[in-house]
Amino acid sequence: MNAASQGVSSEGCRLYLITPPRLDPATFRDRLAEALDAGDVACLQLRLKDAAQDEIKRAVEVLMPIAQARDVAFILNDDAKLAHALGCDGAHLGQTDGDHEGARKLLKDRILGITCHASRHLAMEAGELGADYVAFGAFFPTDTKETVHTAGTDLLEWWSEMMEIPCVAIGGITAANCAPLVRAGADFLAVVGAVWNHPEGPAAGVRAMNAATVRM
Ligand SMILES: Cc1ncc(COP(=O)(O)OP(=O)(O)O)c(N)n1
Ligand SMILES: Cc1ncsc1CCOP(=O)(O)O
Ligand SMILES: [Mg+2]
Repeated sequence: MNAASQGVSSEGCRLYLITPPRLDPATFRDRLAEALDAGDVACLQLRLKDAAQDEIKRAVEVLMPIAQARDVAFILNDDAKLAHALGCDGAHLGQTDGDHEGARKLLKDRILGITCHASRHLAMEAGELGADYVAFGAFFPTDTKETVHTAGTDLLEWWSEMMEIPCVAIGGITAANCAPLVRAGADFLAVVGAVWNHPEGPAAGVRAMNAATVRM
């Protein structure tokens, strides 16, 4: 699997969709298909916080085929070994989500993304160990996750001017506030609420994000 062919390339600014933190795969599958059919989505990250491994496995079984059938890379949050074992397209790891170097070796040519908060140093470390993308945030207030680090557009500008490795912006991003991030060079905008909590439903959320991420 080639990361670029699976949506991790630095052409334009694309949507990186993250699941809600809790879901029932049997009912969520239709909402997911509706969202993915509404427009361009580069990646889907399964992010089930506090779920047992059996629940995560079941969600991967049900949801991964829906993403992969649409050429949307399926990325598992937090657990590189499980991502590898279940045949996911990649894993996203935070700074405390295990051994990044071991994950890079294990995942070989699959996607490895690493959270770098608002740190140039962490991002350079992630780049050196071979991450396929670095993630910066939070850019805006969010109810989805407690905010410990706050990032600004200067970081995106610096990274995108200096480095080839794609960068992902995350945290409170919506169609209404994302223009400065797109202008600053974000390769991907990662969102939860902007799609799943969109007042007109997830398909409208994807369409709104797609319309807002066209680089001017
Ligand atoms: C694309 C993307 N960026 C950042 C995160 C956050 O990862 P982490 O810091 O490990 O926090 P949790 O998501 O695990 O709560 C992410 N998941 N995806
Ligand atoms: C997982 C994560 N990491 C930093 S902010 C965040 C939550 C993103 O969700 P939303 O798009 O709803 O703010
Ligand atoms: Mg994590």
